[in-house]
Amino acid sequence: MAAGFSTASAKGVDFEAKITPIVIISSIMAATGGLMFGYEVGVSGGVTAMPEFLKKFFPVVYGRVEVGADKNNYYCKYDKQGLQIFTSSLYLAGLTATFFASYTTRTLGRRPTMLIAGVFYIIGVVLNAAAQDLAMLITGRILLGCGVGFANQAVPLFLSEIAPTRIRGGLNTLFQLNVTIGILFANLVNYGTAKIKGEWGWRLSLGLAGIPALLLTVGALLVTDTPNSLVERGRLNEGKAVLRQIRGTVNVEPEFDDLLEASSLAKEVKHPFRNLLQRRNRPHLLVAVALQIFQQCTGINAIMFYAPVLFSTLGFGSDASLYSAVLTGAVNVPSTLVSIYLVDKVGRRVLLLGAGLQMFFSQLVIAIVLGIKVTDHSNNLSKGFAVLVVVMICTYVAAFAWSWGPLGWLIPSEVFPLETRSAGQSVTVCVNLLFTFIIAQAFLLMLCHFKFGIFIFFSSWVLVMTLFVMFLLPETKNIPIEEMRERVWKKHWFWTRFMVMGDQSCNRQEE
Ligand SMILES: OC[C@H]1O[C@](O)(CO)[C@@H](O)[C@@H]1O
Repeated sequence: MAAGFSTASAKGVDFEAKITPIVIISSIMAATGGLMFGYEVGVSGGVTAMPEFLKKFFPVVYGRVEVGADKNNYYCKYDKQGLQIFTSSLYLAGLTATFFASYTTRTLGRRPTMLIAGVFYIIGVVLNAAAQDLAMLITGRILLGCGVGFANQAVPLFLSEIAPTRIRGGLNTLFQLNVTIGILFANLVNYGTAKIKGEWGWRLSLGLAGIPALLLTVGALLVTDTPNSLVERGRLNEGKAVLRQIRGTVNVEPEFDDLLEASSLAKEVKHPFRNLLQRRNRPHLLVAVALQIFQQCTGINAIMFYAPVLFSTLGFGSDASLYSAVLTGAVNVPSTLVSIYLVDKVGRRVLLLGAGLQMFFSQLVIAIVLGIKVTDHSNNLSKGFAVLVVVMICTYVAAFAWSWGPLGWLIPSEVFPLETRSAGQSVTVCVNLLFTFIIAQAFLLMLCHFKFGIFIFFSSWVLVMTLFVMFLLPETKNIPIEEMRERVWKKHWFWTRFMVMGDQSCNRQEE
């Protein structure tokens, strides 16, 4: 069975591609790499709000929150760097691991890299769920971080390469959809386990990460590698056979020729990271790095990591706080589906621009309400205003979920030429995790000092990134992945100046 017929024009030649079941199933399996990432993002906020967890690993914070040393300072009671290390160690490990992952995606392939990620995850989950002391807990988090580094490197590339051009955006967004499902799953688990007395609550929360870890591992065993990766590693016959299989047609010559051309350019590159900095490759690098910084500077993880903490800071009871976190998770998932549906129809830019406005205004409203109603030692947030804050947070999350969330991964995975794709993706993941880390590390401190102003801070960033999209982000909808240089970058009003002298093998001798 194969639905639809794609005729993406490349250099005037048509690529034939059906939407085959093998592409859909492989994409769904590979995208489970996002589940694990999302689960880890979602689980830490709830776990660090569990008294038994704090008592065992962070007794000082436990004293402050439960016993009440600073209980009355609404904005500062959770501020404790040690607690943030639990959240952020994963990201530090992940951003380091991604450089190794760049090597494995290039030399071993996308599929083995996903398998490596799965194995890291499984060991990390076991250590976390069985943790006896802080060292064991943090070691587990570091291994989970390595899993994130390897998975986030391999999965977006796998999805963008295996997809027929006309549904590439939608398929790639499956990764982010899984991230959001993972976050929601973790929030639901936390909601249930927070009611369990003793240590079993947090152990169960951390241990259930085993489910997504197993899914990714099994998924990675079952999928076939992408034709791009097979050709890149010199396995031409296999690459062509896989291309025929996934495109559901024997007529794959034009696309295969594109792959051969891209791979012969890629072969000349000896130092992929140095090559990234060459003039002709700078636009992709700059755009990919900017997108990651911007994605995190939307402030999304301030909400995702600390929603339970934030809601309890705002005076919601501990149960209501988890409830609110589940609510934001439940907005995140369906809104990502909107992106899957729209991204290949209206394009990347429309989604980013529209959502930018939506995020900007919702953050502004939150800042105003909190600024008026919540001061250091008094919390006059009436029910009506509390509901307004939650509704605005949901409005903001929805906008993020159909724009910066998925597109932050999609665009970098499709704009780099094959010669710099692995290295480019590695820098992408690294910058994403670095800024996730910085926000995770700084948020509680920022909340304590900026107070409601934190939302003004993030909304100013949203304004800057929306202007960036308006002027500097080219549209990549419906462009075959190995054709971006000719059809996107060379035609862009600003970036074209980097392409003129960068044609073909310019400077390649330098390598
Ligand atoms: O859905 C929100 C989540 O999406 C990400 O931006 C990843 O794409 C995470 O950093 C964030 O926690």
